[in-house]
Amino acid sequence: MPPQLPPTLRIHHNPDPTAPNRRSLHTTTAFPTPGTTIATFTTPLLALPDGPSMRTTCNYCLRTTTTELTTTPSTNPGSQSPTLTLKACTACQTAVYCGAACQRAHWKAGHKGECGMLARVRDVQGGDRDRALPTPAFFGEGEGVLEGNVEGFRADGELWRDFELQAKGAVVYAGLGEGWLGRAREVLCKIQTNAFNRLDADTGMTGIFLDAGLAMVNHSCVPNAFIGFDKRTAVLRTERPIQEGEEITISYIDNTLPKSARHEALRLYHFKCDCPRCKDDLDVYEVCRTSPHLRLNSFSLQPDLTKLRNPSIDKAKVSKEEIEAIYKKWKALGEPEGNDEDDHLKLAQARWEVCQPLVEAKMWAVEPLPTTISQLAMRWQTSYKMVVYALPLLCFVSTECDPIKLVAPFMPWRIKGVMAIVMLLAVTGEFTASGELATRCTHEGLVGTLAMADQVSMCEALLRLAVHHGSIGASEDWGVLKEAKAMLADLESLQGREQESRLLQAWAKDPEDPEGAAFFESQVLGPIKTLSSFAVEGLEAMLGGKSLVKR
Ligand SMILES: C[S@@+](CC[C@H](N)C(=O)[O-])C[C@H]1O[C@@H](n2cnc3c(N)ncnc32)[C@H](O)[C@@H]1O
Repeated sequence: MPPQLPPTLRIHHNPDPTAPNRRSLHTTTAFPTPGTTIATFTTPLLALPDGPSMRTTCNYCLRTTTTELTTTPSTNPGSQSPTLTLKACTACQTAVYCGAACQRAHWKAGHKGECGMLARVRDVQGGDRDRALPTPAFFGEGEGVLEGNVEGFRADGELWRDFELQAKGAVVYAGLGEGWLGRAREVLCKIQTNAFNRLDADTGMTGIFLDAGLAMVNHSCVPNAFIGFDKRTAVLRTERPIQEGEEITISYIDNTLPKSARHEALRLYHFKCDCPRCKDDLDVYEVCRTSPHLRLNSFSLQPDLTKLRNPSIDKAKVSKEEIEAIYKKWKALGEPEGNDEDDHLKLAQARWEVCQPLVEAKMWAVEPLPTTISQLAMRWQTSYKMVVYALPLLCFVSTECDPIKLVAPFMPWRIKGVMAIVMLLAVTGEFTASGELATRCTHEGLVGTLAMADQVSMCEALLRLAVHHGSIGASEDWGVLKEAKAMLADLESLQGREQESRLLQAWAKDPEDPEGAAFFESQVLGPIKTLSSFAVEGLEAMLGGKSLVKR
């Protein structure tokens, strides 16, 4: 049976039956505005939290209890308060729900096929091995149409061995015979090929989401659409203008990585990407320069479109091959583990060292440099000693890295970056008011800039950006957006800053309003640029062993 699709979408079947890419998803209407919702998917075949959050997340609506309201700076502003009470299914004692409605809905959505198995696993520990087993449902209707790439996985020895182990585990877990092994392997291949990593926009928690209709969308490293997740719903939105009948593509992977890293990540999908980014091996600056939605940045922290089109980088200094080699070396250093300050510092120093050719060429947006800086900024945000120094790094990432990597300013990561600056301005604002700033920070330029800055107006402008773009690129229910709106309402109610607020409102309504634009330029963008200009010397001092120049 063909998958059910919203009316804005249709499936195109490739007439060549040997083509690897049999089907693709196309629009039935034009979507001229970037950030528009193309379709929502509310009845997935699978929508599961990942293992660690299974018992703290309602297994149906996927609301979670583990997060805390963020009042301190965090990379995850807007997470929800832990007000949810979860109760376990009385039969299996394994699935948990926030209420009877979710429990009933989950039963219909598939729990009835797994509840008996889950109960039996509990009973095996408790003694009742003879309980009758249900027939495993695996998926609901719609599974049959899914591509599994089974032969591709079989040829990839390592992964296939993994699937065999997992299939054996699943079959034993479900109390089924060996005859089910092939079917279990096929299901694992289908999940791997078609399920999306459901990264919750608020909590950052992951899981999987599989919808047979959405599974028809193909990959491109220069996609025209993206998916956002809001609890049990996936929302497909335009990243740039899309014509009627045009194929919808999303990126299955981090499409800003160097080409060989992208192709390695795509190995799981068994095809060779021949999108324009891959064909001509375009870097992020080359993609950014010609992006059809570049103009949206006129209302952003990098409104200078000329700079986005002609960045002052020295490409001649680093070849594409060198970038590939830098990325490989950087990856080999591994990921940060544990919480030891020294270990983190050593890793950051080693990464910074590997990135030196990119630093010298000022190619700030080319990976792995932005990730090196962002991860350090996240760490410093919560460090007692380094919190003030995190601010220049966040300003730098939001002006020199993110707008080039993610051209659309409504992409959730960019909005989170803007909100992270707001949170830090709130903290440094308190240090300024209490006179603590100079004891927390030895950089005179940084202290002086913050002391002179109208940090409240800076926050208001940033919140206006977050609210505007958040309303385009995410649902109204997005925690970050709700928090931005609440903080903006608080600022608007402050007495004595009517003039500033009026000018910022004028700028938000029309970024070219002469008075509003002049105020934004001098009171917001100016200080952000100055803060950003301290980032590299801070990094060189902390990571490169150079002295921190006092200004
Ligand atoms: C989620 S499915 C997409 C729908 C798929 N085309 C189908 O007919 O079922 C993922 C699979 O589609 C194929 N695919 C996706 N993007 C592709 C691309 N850009 N070029 C070639 N094949 C692609 C690969 O076989 C991949 O494993």
